[in-house]
Amino acid sequence: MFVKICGITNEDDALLAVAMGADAVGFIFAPSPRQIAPQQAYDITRRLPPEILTVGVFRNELPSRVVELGHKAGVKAVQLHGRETPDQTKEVAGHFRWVIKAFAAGDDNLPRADQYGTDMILMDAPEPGSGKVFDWNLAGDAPSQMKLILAGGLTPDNVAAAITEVEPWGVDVSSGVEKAPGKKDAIAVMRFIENAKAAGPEQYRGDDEGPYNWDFE
Ligand SMILES: O=C(O)c1ccccc1NCC(=O)[C@H](O)[C@H](O)COP(=O)(O)O
Repeated sequence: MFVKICGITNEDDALLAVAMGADAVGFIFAPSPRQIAPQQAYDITRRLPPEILTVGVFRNELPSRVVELGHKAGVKAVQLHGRETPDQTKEVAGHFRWVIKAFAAGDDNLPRADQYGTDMILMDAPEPGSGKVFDWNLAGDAPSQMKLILAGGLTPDNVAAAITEVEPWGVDVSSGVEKAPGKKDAIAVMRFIENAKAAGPEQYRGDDEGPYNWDFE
């Protein structure tokens, strides 16, 4: 089970997530209480081990800006969390090996998520970072061959149930492991990762390729 800890704003929290077994950490460059500047993110990404997938999160940003800021931050992947079109997403995917296209629950475009040129998609509540859970049945609209990352109101206490019900490839959390916006709670991060890894298979579900070395792919 792939686990991404999102909304990282400082090095201590990044190192904490890595030490607890996270596969990925996310940096939010969109307006948010968890927003971080690309240069600040670079100071963190350059100190993380190569096997960690570092993800820059953008929302309705021009592809050229996503590429520029993502490279400045030194992230290996970008997450497009707004109304980016298939063409815009494909343009970004020409510059990053890993691109995650996020869809809000109930988005009419979700059944066509395989037309965006990415292999990972993320399903979230309509308001990102809100800590709100959506109806997990809506995950059935996602194309089954894609790597689905489930987000939206996940916590250490509900992540195992979410994995059992939705059977995602990965899970993502931001506010559910915080003590305040932008500051992670060490115990919650530890419990979230432990519970997610215990609930999911050792290898990423439905995945013939994993585990990955994100540095070389
Ligand atoms: O988290 C934010 O504040 C945010 C703001 C703008 C765009 C994306 C944002 N978060 C992206 C994520 O991947 C979050 O982890 C995801 O929305 C889940 O958040 P939460 O429900 O708080 O776990």
